[in-house]
Amino acid sequence: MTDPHRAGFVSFVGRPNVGKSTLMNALVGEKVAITSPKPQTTRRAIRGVVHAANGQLIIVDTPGIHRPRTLLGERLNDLVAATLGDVDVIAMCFPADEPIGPGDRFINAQLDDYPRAKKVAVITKVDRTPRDRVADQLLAVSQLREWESLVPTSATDGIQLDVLVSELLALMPESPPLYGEETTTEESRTDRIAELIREAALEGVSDELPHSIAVTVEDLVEREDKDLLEIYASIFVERDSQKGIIIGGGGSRLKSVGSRARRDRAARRLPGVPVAAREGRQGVAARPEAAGPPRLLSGRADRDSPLLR
Ligand SMILES: Nc1nc2c(ncn2[C@@H]2O[C@H](COP(=O)(O)OP(=O)(O)OP(=O)(O)O)[C@@H](O)[C@H]2O)c(=O)[nH]1
Repeated sequence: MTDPHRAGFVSFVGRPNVGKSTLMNALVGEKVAITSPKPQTTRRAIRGVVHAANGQLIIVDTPGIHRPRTLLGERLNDLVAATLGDVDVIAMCFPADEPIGPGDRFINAQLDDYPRAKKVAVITKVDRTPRDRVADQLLAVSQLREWESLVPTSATDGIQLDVLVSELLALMPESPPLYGEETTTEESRTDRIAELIREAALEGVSDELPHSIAVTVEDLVEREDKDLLEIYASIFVERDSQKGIIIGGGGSRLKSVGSRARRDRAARRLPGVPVAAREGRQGVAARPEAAGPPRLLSGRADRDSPLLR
């Protein structure tokens, strides 16, 4: 039996200069799906997506946890709290070559406020640290809490990054891919639109369908006769029983998903002409050539999936 596909959200935390950005960039590598931060209501800024054979890691940026000294600091901490409250895994970074200090202890203590997220420790910069010091650091970090996993890495030398990815993936929920593998930075408009539709579809049902839905934008058609962008998208759910939740009685929820996504798109001034999703019979999931109701499908939504054709 093959391993189930997993996908979920991870945030890297740690005091300044511990190597978070370097690590995130190394993990995302050339497979950057989204480079620009996306304004989002629940997921905050997405740094990038790591595509692996059996899963996807969506790396979410946080502005950094710190002791608030100013109102701005408090606001930033609120933002951090909203983000960390929503991720599947929090990966805390510790440099191999510096002793654990009060800053690390403060952040580690804050992680208790996010019980939903699994906690992983990442030891960074092992390339420039003698082995015995790395071993001491592993011991010291392991005494801070019961980590789900503890991984020594070097982002600059590419040491154990594959191990980190597989450890993180193993902690993610089973889920179809949440972002299309074919997405590139140039297509970030499509990503953003898909994310808006996803948010709209999850509105009010997030407990029932936490990571179970994926949205792919199939086509964008700029209407010649009107100042309109028609969006054709498919919503994928994992189980048949979830279709009804998304569609709603008589298609009512699906219709409101379309309206909400349009409203949010206008509010966020996403690039492109003003949008109106053609509602087909039931809103967001119709394609130009599709006769009949929107395709609301079960199963994996990867590029090779016949579900996408
Ligand atoms: N030798 C070595 N240096 C590293 C590694 N990772 C990061 N660095 C260096 O450590 C410094 C800090 O790295 P950043 O990635 O900016 O750290 P950060 O945690 O994102 O810092 P803030 O943005 O201040 O929170 C930089 O000079 C990096 O080049 C590594 O694996 N090995």
